[in-house]
Amino acid sequence: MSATIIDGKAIAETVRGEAADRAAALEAATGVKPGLAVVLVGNDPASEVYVRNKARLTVAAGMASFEHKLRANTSEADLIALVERLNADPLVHGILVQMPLPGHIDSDRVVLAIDPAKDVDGLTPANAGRLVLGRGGLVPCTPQGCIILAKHALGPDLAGKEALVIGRSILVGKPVALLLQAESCTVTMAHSKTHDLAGHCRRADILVAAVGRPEMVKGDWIKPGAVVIDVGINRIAQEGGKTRLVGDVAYEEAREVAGAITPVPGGVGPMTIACLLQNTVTAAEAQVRPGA
Ligand SMILES: Nc1nc(=O)c2c([nH]1)NC[C@@H]1CN(c3ccc(C(=O)N[C@@H](CCC(=O)O)C(=O)O)cc3)C=[N+]21
Repeated sequence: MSATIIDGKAIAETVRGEAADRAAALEAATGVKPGLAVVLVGNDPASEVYVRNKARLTVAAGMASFEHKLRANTSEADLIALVERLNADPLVHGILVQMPLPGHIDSDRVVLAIDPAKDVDGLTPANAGRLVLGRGGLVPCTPQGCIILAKHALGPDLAGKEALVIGRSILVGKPVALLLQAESCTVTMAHSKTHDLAGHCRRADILVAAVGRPEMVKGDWIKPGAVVIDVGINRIAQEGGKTRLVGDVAYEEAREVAGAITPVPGGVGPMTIACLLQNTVTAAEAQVRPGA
């Protein structure tokens, strides 16, 4: 049996279309165009590509894009001052500070400076707390994308499924586990200290791999028919000096066993940006009509 390939690119296009429709409706009703500010510190080539893609797709969805590129040696105080200006800017409804930040900057302090109402990454303690409590708020983009992709494979009802999340990062592992729990899955979180990871994987109906280790999850770890959501985006060296993107799952092996699987690229990555645009509209709606 060969797995269904979950087409993240096509699904993301649909989600971006919904964001564009909502943005247009908000602008027609209130005159306010949702705006997203992306802040990049330093010149990591991969980050520059992501930031450029975000800006292009933001504009394509009828929203305003504000790019702030700061030198790698920017001080923490200057970065926080920029965040505070963006907090106060009425044209900006969403703020994303691209991670990771250079080592001399404390990313916790930077995230704390972001107005939770504009925190489209869902990283501030206020939004993370609301997610834990199940009280709405802005939800991190990649985890939202994972749930949408899982529902494409399994239908809208995930209740009772065994879900395994590998990785416990603040941006992906922890929030995706909470979202799966909210969908009434039985959730296990695995990480670098987990014993018998392969055994845990073999019980999972939904496997979310978010560790950042190229092709770590092997084909024979996967339960036949399982849905595999691969969050990893690892650039590995190839012969001839070229690089290639691979996920955290050994894709060619896994697709022989899984029921459905997300490819890398073209799986979770495009969904992250689509959900970022959705969050920006959600944030703009709430800022324009507080309490609505
Ligand atoms: N505050 C913050 N929020 C983030 O959401 C965030 C971040 N920092 N730092 C970096 C990671 C990475 N990230 C990606 C988004 C889209 C693709 C994406 O669209 N990937 C495409 C193309 C990949 C390629 O060709 O390079 C794909 O997978 O098909 C990838 C990676 C968001 N991140």
